Amino acid sequence: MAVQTPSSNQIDGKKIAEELRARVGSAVKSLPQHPTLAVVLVGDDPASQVYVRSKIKFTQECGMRSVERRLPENASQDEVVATVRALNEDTEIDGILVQLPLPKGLDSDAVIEEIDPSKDVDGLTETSAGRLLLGKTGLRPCTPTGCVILAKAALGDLTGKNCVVLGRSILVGKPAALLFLEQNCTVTIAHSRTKDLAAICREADILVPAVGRAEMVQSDWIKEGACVIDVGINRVPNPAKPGKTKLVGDVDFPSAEKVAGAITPVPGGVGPMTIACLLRNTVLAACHRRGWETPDIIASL
Ligand SMILES: Nc1nc2c(c(=O)[nH]1)N[C@@H](CN(C=O)c1ccc(C(=O)N[C@@H](CCC(=O)O)C(=O)O)cc1)CN2
Repeated sequence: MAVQTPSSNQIDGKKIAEELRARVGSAVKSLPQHPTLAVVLVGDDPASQVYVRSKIKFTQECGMRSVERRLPENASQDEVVATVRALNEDTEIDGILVQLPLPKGLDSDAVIEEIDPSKDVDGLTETSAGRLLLGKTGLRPCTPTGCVILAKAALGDLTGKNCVVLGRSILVGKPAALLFLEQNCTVTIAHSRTKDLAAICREADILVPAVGRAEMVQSDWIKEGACVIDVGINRVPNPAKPGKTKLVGDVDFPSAEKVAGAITPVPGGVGPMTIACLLRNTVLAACHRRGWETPDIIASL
């Protein structure tokens, strides 16, 4: 059987995430006490259950404690808010995340806003978002941080690079744009109403598609040699296995990898970095809350 090896321009997100988790593990060993992450899962969404399991597994592998709060699909807004408030009050808890999406009928923005900003390891509260906008220190959203780490792994210093972020969501697009700006990139945010999307994307030294549309970005949208960080995770029918599905990104990978200088695959690109960055944030939150010095090994990206 032929063994598939990643082509040389592939950015190996799995390996880079593994290295970051190892650094987080070393950082934890140097702390006076083990940080604790609390994960809130509401309902039975199968993908959310998988992500939460991974978050808990890797938290423990890094030497941290995790607590899980599960609520039923029909939990009320008040019950979810009460769960978050109890975790805010618990001095043993360093980080809180509410797995998204929440079931229909719940107001996720209001739930997220209940999280004590000092424990906001997803970096999604208004305080965290405001601090990012103002260029102040704080907890940064995980997927966008992962994108920056992957781009730096491929290109080194990002100063002066043209970065095009495709998508303007609160979870990824907007914070990613600000984080690339923080790296001294010249940033463009493009979206569904942008005129001549393909031409804008072709200007990018770093292209970050985050729209959730399977294989939308074709190779002729990509400048020769550009770095492509594909945030999309889309489940589509698998033509090779009728009745089954497969994961693809927002980029048509087979054609794009022939043009890109560096490109993340899906799976195995940005996804694993999301969890590794969450673990890093948990240590950062614990250090900040408890007045410990942040270990150098995880201090910078
Ligand atoms: N509270 C949050 N909710 C959600 C976030 C988030 O950052 N915070 N992001 C996504 C889901 N997510 C983490 O929660 C996540 C998505 C994907 C992966 C990942 O490693 N994906 C693998 C493929 C996994 C598979 O086979 O399905 C990959 O890309 O290689 C990790 C975490 C929405 N909700």
